Amino acid sequence: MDQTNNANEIEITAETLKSLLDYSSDEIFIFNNKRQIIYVNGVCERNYGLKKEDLLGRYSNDLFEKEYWTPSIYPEVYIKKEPLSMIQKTNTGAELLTSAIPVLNDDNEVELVITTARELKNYKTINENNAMPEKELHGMIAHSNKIKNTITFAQKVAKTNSTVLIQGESGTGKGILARYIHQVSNRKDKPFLTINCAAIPEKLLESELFGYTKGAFTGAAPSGKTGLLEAANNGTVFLDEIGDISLVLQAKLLQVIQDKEFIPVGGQEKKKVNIRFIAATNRDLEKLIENGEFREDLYYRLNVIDITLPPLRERKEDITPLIYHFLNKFNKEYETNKLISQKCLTALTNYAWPGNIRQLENLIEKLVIVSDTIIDIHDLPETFNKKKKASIQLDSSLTLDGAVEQVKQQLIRDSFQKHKSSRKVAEELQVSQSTATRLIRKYCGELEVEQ
Ligand SMILES: Nc1ncnc2c1ncn2[C@@H]1O[C@H](COP(=O)(O)OP(=O)(O)OP(=O)(O)O)[C@@H](O)[C@H]1O
Repeated sequence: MDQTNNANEIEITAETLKSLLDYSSDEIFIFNNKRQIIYVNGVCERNYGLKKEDLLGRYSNDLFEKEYWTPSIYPEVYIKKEPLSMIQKTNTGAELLTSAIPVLNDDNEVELVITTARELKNYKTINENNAMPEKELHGMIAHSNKIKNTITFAQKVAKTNSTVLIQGESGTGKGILARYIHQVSNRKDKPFLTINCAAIPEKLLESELFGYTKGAFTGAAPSGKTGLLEAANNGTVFLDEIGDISLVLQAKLLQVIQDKEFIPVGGQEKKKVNIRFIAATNRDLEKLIENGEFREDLYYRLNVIDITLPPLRERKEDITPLIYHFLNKFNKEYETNKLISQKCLTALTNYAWPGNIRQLENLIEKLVIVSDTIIDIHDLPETFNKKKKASIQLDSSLTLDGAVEQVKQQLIRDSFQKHKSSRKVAEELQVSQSTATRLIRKYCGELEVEQ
């Protein structure tokens, strides 16, 4: 320090400076070029309920995905390389005005990001805000109310021994929820075993489940084999794809669930077990019952507690946190540092995700591998950029006039079925309302026209 300066100025060491910063009422974070926290002052405890040591070294994506703050200022600041400000909410309910300033190196790359955040409103307690503490979620992302309610319900159910049936489309998280129920149950220190009923042939499934005695069948291990049910004693057995097991096995399974006992293949003696069963399926069990493919009594045994996981398109609030969750996961796995653009996030949020979270996970993995530093809209498969167009099947024997008539009819019927209003049909198909009304009368005679 220049000795000729003001005589009252004292020399401040880095340590003193750090402790002085803890007196600040504003929160201060410093992130490195990998978006990892390298400095934070003591205000973090007030805003997030986390100590400095809980935050140092963590990635901004990781914290955003765990809902410590929403939305996140960081992706944009690293991409745009210019100062930004926004209002963020924290997990404790604090509302912050956050400003982030990037510090660039000689190659114009972001070296550090310094953020300061000032509280706008008083914060509430975690419970009041209905935020779920990270530790309780066991890696499950739960942002939408639909999934938060499901998890709260699962937590209550976990404390009982009741059989649970989890239904939902493929990839909605039935497997991860089953494991979660086990992890928050009193059986958490005992085994959790999964049996994929669709993947194992019937004969094998029986011996896998119940085990067999020595010499039970040709090719069997000479000393016999302990079955999964016995191995899972006092724990949880997850019967995945339960809709795919044969009627014969359904009868045997029903007995185990009812009586908590079974006889190994080739054996005489009953074995007692204490098991919690969780079953899952993406098939419509009631339809299978109607078709005689699933036993009604087993259905009621399994369905003591019924949880239905909604498809991802019905809980769009989960899409962005899940994207960051997977981005984080695959960036670590492939030792990359990929970012995602806002446009890309919007396109992914608007997509219908027929394969749900599994499809999203697979796509993010692929994008992390193949895209440049910033994952952008042009990296997405074509389906994400195109609006879905209805395809019309034409009868090949039609004349030109006949084909035109058929296309007209189909367009009018589809539009009217969707909107139920001649005004909206007119808007969508760019015709006058009177033309729309006339065509609806002509082609949708059985349906009532709303003006
Ligand atoms: N809420 C969530 N948070 C984080 N990851 C999730 C969540 N839900 C699902 N996943 C992940 O998505 C993938 C698919 O989930 P899971 O296998 O549990 O689905 P599923 O419904 O059992 O699928 P299927 O019917 O095809 O067996 C898994 O990798 C899982 O970890």
